[in-house]
Amino acid sequence: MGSGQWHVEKRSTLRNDSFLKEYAPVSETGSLAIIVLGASGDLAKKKTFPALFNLYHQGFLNPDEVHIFGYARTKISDEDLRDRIRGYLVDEKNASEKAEALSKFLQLIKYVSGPYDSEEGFKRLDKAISEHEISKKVSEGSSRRLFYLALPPSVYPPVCKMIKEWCTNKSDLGGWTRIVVEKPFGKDLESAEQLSSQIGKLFDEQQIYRIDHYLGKELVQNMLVLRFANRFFLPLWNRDNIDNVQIVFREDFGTEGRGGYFDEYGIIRDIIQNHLLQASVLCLVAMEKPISLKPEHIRDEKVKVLQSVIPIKDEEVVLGQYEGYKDDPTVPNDSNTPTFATTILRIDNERWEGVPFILKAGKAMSSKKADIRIQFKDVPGDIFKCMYLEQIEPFSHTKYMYRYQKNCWSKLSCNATGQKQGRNEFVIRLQPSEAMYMKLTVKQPGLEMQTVQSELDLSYKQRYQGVSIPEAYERLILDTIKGDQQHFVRRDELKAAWEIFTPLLHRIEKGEVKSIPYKAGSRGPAEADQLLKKAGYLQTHGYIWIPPTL
Ligand SMILES: NC(=O)C1=CN([C@@H]2O[C@H](COP(=O)(O)OP(=O)(O)OC[C@H]3O[C@@H](n4cnc5c(N)ncnc54)[C@H](OP(=O)(O)O)[C@@H]3O)[C@@H](O)[C@H]2O)C=CC1
Ligand SMILES: O=C1O[C@H](COP(=O)(O)O)[C@@H](O)[C@H](O)[C@H]1O
Repeated sequence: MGSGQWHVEKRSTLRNDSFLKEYAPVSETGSLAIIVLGASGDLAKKKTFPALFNLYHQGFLNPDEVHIFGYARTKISDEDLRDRIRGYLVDEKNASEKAEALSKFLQLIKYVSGPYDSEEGFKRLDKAISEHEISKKVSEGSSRRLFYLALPPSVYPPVCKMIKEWCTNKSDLGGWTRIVVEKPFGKDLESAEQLSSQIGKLFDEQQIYRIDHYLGKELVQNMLVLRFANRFFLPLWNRDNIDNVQIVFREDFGTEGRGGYFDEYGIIRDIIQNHLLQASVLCLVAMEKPISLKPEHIRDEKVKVLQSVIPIKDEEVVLGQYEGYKDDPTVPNDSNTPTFATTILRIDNERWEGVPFILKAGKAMSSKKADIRIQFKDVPGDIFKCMYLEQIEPFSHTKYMYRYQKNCWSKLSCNATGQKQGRNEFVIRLQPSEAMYMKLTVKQPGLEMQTVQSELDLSYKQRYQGVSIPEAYERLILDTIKGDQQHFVRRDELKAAWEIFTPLLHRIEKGEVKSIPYKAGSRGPAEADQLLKKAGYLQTHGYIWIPPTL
């Protein structure tokens, strides 16, 4: 492999030995049972099993140790489950190359059918796991059991109870039992706390992995390094220099058959409260430097940021619902559920007072992307300052802008639209086309002294050619096996996140904050752009970053 290349197989080589000794969990071996509950469902086939297959294919799951169990109510055979998921594990391009691994992987999968709230099914599940462990000659208590709940949260309490009673590792001889739970973890502060208490009575916090797959995305994982390993960000990363921060998620498709689920939750619970805020993005942008890289130290800092967020004001919220959303027969005709939301969060601490954090998410939008946009303040005493053309007759028909200085107009930095120059921005594109770029003003090459917007660009496809960026679920499942909780949501973090959004969510449910209709395939309600402007965001006109091609 050439220089500058790395693969997921080499992840550990990114960390030096002293780091490994101090922070990484001890390596674990022995029988490993991975149990996917809700194996018949959408998440299991689209994300969980493909991630397991990729880990297996890359050598992270030892075929001599691992066995995979699917569990759900649907009455199907082992072979039926294999047939259901087969098509999601490989694609046309790599099918022949992966054929052998695929067939061996599928043979590791066994299916057990049973209800989620009665002992009969879980006893059978335990028997199947134990048989596998016995076949591997594992002494009782030293095996590893990972339960992945790819299930609606409503069944978490009975399922956790059944696991605890019938399926945990029988004694502590170096083995473990861990459970992975999906979002949405609750619907508001009260229900989340109730769920946390129910599960907390059964399992220790160290056994519970609240997964938010945004925490497994490459550029989200890069945030800590970026912020704390680069000197030039340190003095700039504060209210003195940053005007506003935008964290944006857009999808160019609607709820697509998930209308029933979605209508109960809405875009704030589906995306903003978890992916954009609690788990990942806002916390990582705004947190202080942790005292070390230990997972608990990092999570302590995230909680502090969340606890510093002040209550959201209704006038700093715009909700939208795309036209056609209610055509889904599972969505009520009078639904006020937002499929789009822009909300401004304000962090009341020394670093961020006065800086709006604009969180924006929408379904059925004009494009698909997720990014973090940090916009810096205007340059003080800007000698290149532009004026709008309308203000400077009689030159209004030209493309140029002029500055009035020392009793004369001089031609200045102009862009094609004749608008004011843009501010510096640092953009982290999470997806698609992972990249980081800095928008800055430079001299337009040529004889004239004109300025132009350009960028310093680190586009991953170009910089890391031939590198395959691992899927978020792959990394996170691997972390659960290693016992690394850094990229999982701690109970107090979750509570703090719900504290921020619960009052707003309740007002929406009471119809006190209304969703504005917007056209599918658009930018969302125009009111959202007006809110952005009011918050201080200044759009750079006539400039678009285009991901470089090879
Ligand atoms: N799908 C996705 O893209 C994502 C999903 N998630 C989360 O992952 C979890 C699973 O999602 P997903 O796979 O889409 O869900 P599904 O609706 O596909 O449900 C998964 C399985 O759970 C069982 N199930 C469904 N409804 C009920 C019910 N009311 N009571 C008991 N069992 C039920 C069904 O299995 P059976 O009837 O055979 O028992 C079903 O196959 C959810 O918490 C979801 O929010 C998170 C991120 C993305
Ligand atoms: O959790 C969810 O995430 C997906 C978007 O995930 P991505 O990795 O494709 O960006 C979203 O479509 C879904 O509604 C939500 O539940």
